[in-house]
Amino acid sequence: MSGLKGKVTIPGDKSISHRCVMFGSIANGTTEIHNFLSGADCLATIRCFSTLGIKIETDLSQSKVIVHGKGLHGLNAPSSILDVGNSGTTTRLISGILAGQPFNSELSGDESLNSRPMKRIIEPLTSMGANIASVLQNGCAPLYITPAQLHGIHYDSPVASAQVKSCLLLAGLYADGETSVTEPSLSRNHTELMLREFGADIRSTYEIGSTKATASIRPCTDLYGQKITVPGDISSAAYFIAAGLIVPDSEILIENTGINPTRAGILKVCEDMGGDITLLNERTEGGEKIADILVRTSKLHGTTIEGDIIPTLIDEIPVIAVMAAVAEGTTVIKDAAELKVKETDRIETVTDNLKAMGADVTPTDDGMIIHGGNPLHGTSIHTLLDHRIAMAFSIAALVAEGNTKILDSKCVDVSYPTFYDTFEALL
Ligand SMILES: O=C(O)C1=C[C@@H](OP(=O)(O)O)[C@@H](O)[C@H](O)C1
Ligand SMILES: C=C(OP(=O)(O)O)C(=O)O
Repeated sequence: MSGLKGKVTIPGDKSISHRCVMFGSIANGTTEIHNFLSGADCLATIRCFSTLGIKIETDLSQSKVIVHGKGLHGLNAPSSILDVGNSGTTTRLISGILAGQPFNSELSGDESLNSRPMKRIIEPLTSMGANIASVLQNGCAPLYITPAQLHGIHYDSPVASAQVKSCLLLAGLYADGETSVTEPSLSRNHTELMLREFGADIRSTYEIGSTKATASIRPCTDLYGQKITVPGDISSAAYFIAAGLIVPDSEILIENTGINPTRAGILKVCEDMGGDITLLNERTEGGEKIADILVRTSKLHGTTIEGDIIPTLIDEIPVIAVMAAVAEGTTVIKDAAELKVKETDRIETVTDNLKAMGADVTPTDDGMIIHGGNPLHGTSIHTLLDHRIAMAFSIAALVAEGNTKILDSKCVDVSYPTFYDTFEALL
């Protein structure tokens, strides 16, 4: 395949797009969102808050959304089950808000979503006094939530999960005291950064000499609508970073991408693997760091990825694994057991599909070991409807001998509906 050359503009960040709609809905006044991601997951968040009585105007051709917030106590009882689709972020964050409401609600998603673990929020929310139950009593959605007075707690989370942290911080807006969450290493901090902009009394602290991080929130009377331009999603940029590095004779400029350090672990890994990446035009908007990323073809070598960098690149591991399969030498990915509870068990879906393409890869309990350098060959990729698997293996296809067929490739709509348009424009 000849080199990929050109500029790519990445759609808005999924995590930030979700949060703009959620926080805008419970703020006073209007929240105007530009560069909103119209992926199916964020549309599920819009759908849920519309069902809760919030007027949300969308002009998706312009990636613009206006949320007419009704304040912390302005949501209406839903007239139907809240459909969270495929989105773990929608499910866990909205549950924190719903736990503090004076009405009953039920939420449910697709088959993948309804098999993902929700005990991680049910247990700490219950400690706060919430009434939240797994309808099938299997620790998963559908979830049923009924009114309760919430109390502030301190929660020592066993997992570094921004969804757990954000769920509890949002419930903390409705509690009668301070709520704090300590996580073993810092997960993405968009909730902390954005809620502060909306006027919440929220703080973050780090333990000196440890990777532990604590975020705490006190209840407040009002949040205030904001004007937000969502940065490009580094998790979507990751596919073009990988393509630029592994396809011979490539040079790609990826514009306007969020490089918040709690998200940008992939940049450090690429550097450790010998990747030629330059950050240009670095700036900060709305508390979020942004840059243009220039990527050039590089001779990659293996590395070890473990410890507190893992939460900063968790969604990028499928495409990092593809880079590792192409690199010379061995890459070891550890401490990433969270991969098992994403849209699919991503240790299994990544290693099965890489093996099918001829890579030398072994799954482990908390990651995988990849001996890079085997030539990859085309095959049918079983995405199991996981958007990140479809995109990661579309990049692998660029360097594979023969044709690769991505089954159910439409699942990219979850986080990156224009992925294949951008991909084809570069070819
Ligand atoms: O808070 C968020 O927006 C997200 C947090 C991460 O999940 P966990 O918190 O479960 O690690 C990530 O995998 C997901 O894509 C988005
Ligand atoms: C894990 C992901 O999202 P969510 O947890 O919101 O479904 C993802 O986008 O890779």
